[in-house]
Amino acid sequence: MTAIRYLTAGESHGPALTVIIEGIVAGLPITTAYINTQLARRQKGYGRGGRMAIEKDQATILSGIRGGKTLGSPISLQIENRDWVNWQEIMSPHGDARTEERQVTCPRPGHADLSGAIKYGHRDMRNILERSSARETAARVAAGAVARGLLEAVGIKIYSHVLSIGNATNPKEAELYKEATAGRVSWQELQDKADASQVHCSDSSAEATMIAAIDKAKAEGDSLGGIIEIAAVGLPVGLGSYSHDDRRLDSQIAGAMMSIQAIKGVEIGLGFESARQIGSQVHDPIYHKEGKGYYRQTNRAGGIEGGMSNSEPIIIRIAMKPIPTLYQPLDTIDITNRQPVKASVERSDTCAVPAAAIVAEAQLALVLAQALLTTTGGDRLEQIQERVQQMHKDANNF
Ligand SMILES: Cc1cc2nc3c(=O)[nH]c(=O)nc-3n(C[C@H](O)[C@H](O)[C@H](O)COP(=O)(O)O)c2cc1C
Ligand SMILES: C=C(O[C@@H]1CC(C(=O)O)=C[C@@H](OP(=O)(O)O)[C@H]1O)C(=O)O
Repeated sequence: MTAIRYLTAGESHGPALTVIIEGIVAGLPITTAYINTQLARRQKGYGRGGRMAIEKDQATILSGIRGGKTLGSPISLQIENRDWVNWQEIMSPHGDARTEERQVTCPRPGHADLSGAIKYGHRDMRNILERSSARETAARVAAGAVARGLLEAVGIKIYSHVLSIGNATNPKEAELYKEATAGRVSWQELQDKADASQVHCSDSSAEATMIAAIDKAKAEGDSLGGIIEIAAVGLPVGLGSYSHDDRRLDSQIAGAMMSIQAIKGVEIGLGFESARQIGSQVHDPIYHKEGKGYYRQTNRAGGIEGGMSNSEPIIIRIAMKPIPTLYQPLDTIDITNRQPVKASVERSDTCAVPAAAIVAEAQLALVLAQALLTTTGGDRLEQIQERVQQMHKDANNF
């Protein structure tokens, strides 16, 4: 049994998204305003399509929280799909659904349409896209907000920023999180800049080129992906373990990141670059100072050694492929007659990299909260806080 379980449900154009989170300790302050702040961050970003103008994601708390604090019982949250009113006859769960309308029969290369249709035996691929759509990530961000609240209560914070969109790259790409790790730049300052940016980029000089790249792709009926960097700061030594494959923190993080729609690559620390370097350029020498305890002057490992947090910031990079729905569609086959056609065009984003950054923050929060509760045990927030303080003390005094 894992410490925390969560389960999301809901179609993109159904009435609502739902998530149940089970295993969160009692006494954690959580408000709808806190969850809604995260939901609103996920809705932002230059390059999104018409849907974001319709939705205004807000969580309704249905259980597990009373008087602004968790009870220790399962937390259920619901997010209404405002677009439902435009789809209710077509998406109705009842026998009167107008299923013959808005059918999708020309699968989009790069989306789940064709393999999902063959797998589940649906001739109308709407039945696939409704759940394969990244609309579902709103529910994950709501669950992630609860996990994030728990982490913040023990001094762990999560940040993210966009490094590139297509070929448009933040020129300070390699530096910003290194500077923050070294204490020369404030993490919060970087996050505030990213949150204020239309492309979630913490260096304003890169914003215009990223926006221009999105405009160009849009004008050409094309789409773009990009690279995102995510960090977690304030961890004690020893979340995760080397002792078994499924306890490794890096494997849990990689799995969680790859579970996000359209994410195709994950790096931790130096990542792929470490394979090109010699050992002495890759591993972080260990030092010790009274009061500070053990520390490193570099963080090429990205905060994880042997599947465990080593107390340095956890640094992750993820690669998102371009959006599969193209307004200049690619070749495909109409499954009704197997004739070559152009792929279906559903209303679509041109680029959703800034939104995916917020989803990645939420996934990291869920993994870290899971690892935290697995290590500390406990039923009440104070127990977790005491245990984490003790972990910090133990590491300092070791
Ligand atoms: C936040 C977000 C928004 C997305 N918006 C769209 C979209 O508007 N149109 C689209 O075709 N794909 C969109 N995608 C990507 C698809 O969901 C994704 O490519 C699809 O699930 C297949 O990817 P996979 O092969 O990684 O599963 C979005 C992904 C994310 C994370
Ligand atoms: C709805 C969201 O993203 C959707 C993800 C998505 C896809 O195929 O993944 C397709 C689009 O759906 P629609 O056709 O309804 O516009 C996006 O808008 C959201 O992020 O909340």
